[in-house]
Amino acid sequence: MSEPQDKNDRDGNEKPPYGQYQFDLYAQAIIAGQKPIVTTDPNKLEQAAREAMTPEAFNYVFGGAGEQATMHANRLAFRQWKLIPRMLRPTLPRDLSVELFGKKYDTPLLMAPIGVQGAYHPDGEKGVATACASLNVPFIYSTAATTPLEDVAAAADLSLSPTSPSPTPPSPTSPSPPTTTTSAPRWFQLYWPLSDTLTASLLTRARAAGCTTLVVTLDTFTMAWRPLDLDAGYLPPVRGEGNALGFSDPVFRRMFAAQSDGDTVEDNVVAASRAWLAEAFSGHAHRWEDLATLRRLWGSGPIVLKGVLSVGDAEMAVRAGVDGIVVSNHGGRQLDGAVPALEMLPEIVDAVGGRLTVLYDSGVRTGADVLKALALGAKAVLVGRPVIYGLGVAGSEGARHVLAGLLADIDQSMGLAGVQNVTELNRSILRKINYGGDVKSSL
Ligand SMILES: Cc1cc2nc3c(=O)[nH]c(=O)nc-3n(C[C@H](O)[C@H](O)[C@H](O)COP(=O)(O)O)c2cc1C
Ligand SMILES: O=C(O)C(=O)c1ccccc1
Repeated sequence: MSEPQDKNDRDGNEKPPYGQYQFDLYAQAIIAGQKPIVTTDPNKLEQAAREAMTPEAFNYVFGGAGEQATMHANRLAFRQWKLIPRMLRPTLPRDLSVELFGKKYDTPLLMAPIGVQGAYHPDGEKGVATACASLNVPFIYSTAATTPLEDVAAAADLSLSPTSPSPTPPSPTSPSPPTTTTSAPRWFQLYWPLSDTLTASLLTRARAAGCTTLVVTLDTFTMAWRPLDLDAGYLPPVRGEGNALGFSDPVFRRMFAAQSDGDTVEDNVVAASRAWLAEAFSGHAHRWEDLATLRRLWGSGPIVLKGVLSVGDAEMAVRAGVDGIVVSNHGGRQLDGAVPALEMLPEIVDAVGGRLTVLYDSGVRTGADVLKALALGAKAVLVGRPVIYGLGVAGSEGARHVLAGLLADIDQSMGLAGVQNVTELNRSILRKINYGGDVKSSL
């Protein structure tokens, strides 16, 4: 017999019943005979997406760099850590909330910035952002999106609006119905252009669209050697896919017109794509001292550096005065042979965790994975591919199902581990065991 779940958290706020989702799925099966819209098995999700998506799109999402050694190592690194559950302790009401940069979030989960979402399903970024909004999970908008930022933000906010949009345009004499005041949580991920003027324009738009935190991705100033995409001849931004932010940007449009005899972006998408790639993926890394420019352009809001894998760079991040880092190897899509991100997490947390906020991504697939990363000191965790697989299989609803399932799994796993609040997760619940072998044999 379980104790009744308190509807409110410690601060008296109504708490979303994340763990309820699994019982909803059982109830749906009994009452309506309905199976989940997308598999709940993380190991079957990939196959379901493979069957639903075009081969090019699936391989683009699924693939890693090189021989995918780092991508697989990310999973092995999670398998090496095991949880030590505690019994007969209070675990309800569960509180998944975390505080990041002075702001409270309902859960420790964020949607990783993923480019080109319109290539995986027509619901694209609007579909994923709406799914995130319904669960109060921050959506991190990628610089490589297929939909302009302002449209994604409006769709997410509208989905939260208590009043549905009026089917007829408001008459000029009657006041228009109140527009929504609710804003879905969102962050902005920057692929950092060479031009400061262009960067300033993107950041101004991000702030105006309600993005509270700037995530600067450091590990992808050029694309890695990715055999699956090379063999298929498929790199979306080269074909004009995933350039919507740049193509809708007034500064980029002026720059392009000036260098192409007045052509607009629409007149010559191939040349415009080349010009955009030359700005955002030029092959030239910026330098640590350039972060002062970003600070000036972004203002006082939080700045997070994504793609940090060493204690040395984490120390540099502290010195540069940024607010956070994401320990990440880009899901094994950039430097193949790079260390699994989880392997580096504890020592990075030990070195800088008291001075900036350490977040984590790469290889997170289950609730247990999230617990492990949090116990190793991450304050929150980004998830990437699984949500995109959900999107590919069943659009926005599929993405929502994957996120809701992961949140339920986090919630239930915390309870089973004997933990009530995220703040209780620490290394005392972990044991590192090296079984050797590959991902499949160490299942
Ligand atoms: C298809 C795809 C596109 C991505 N696009 C971006 C991007 O535009 N910006 C970015 O910072 N990271 C991007 N990433 C990396 C993710 O933000 C994240 O680091 C990674 O997916 C985490 O690993 P996981 O997929 O194993 O969860 C992309 C990843 C994938 C799979
Ligand atoms: O594929 C990626 O990992 C990525 O970050 C990206 C970069 C540019 C366009 C689309 C995705």
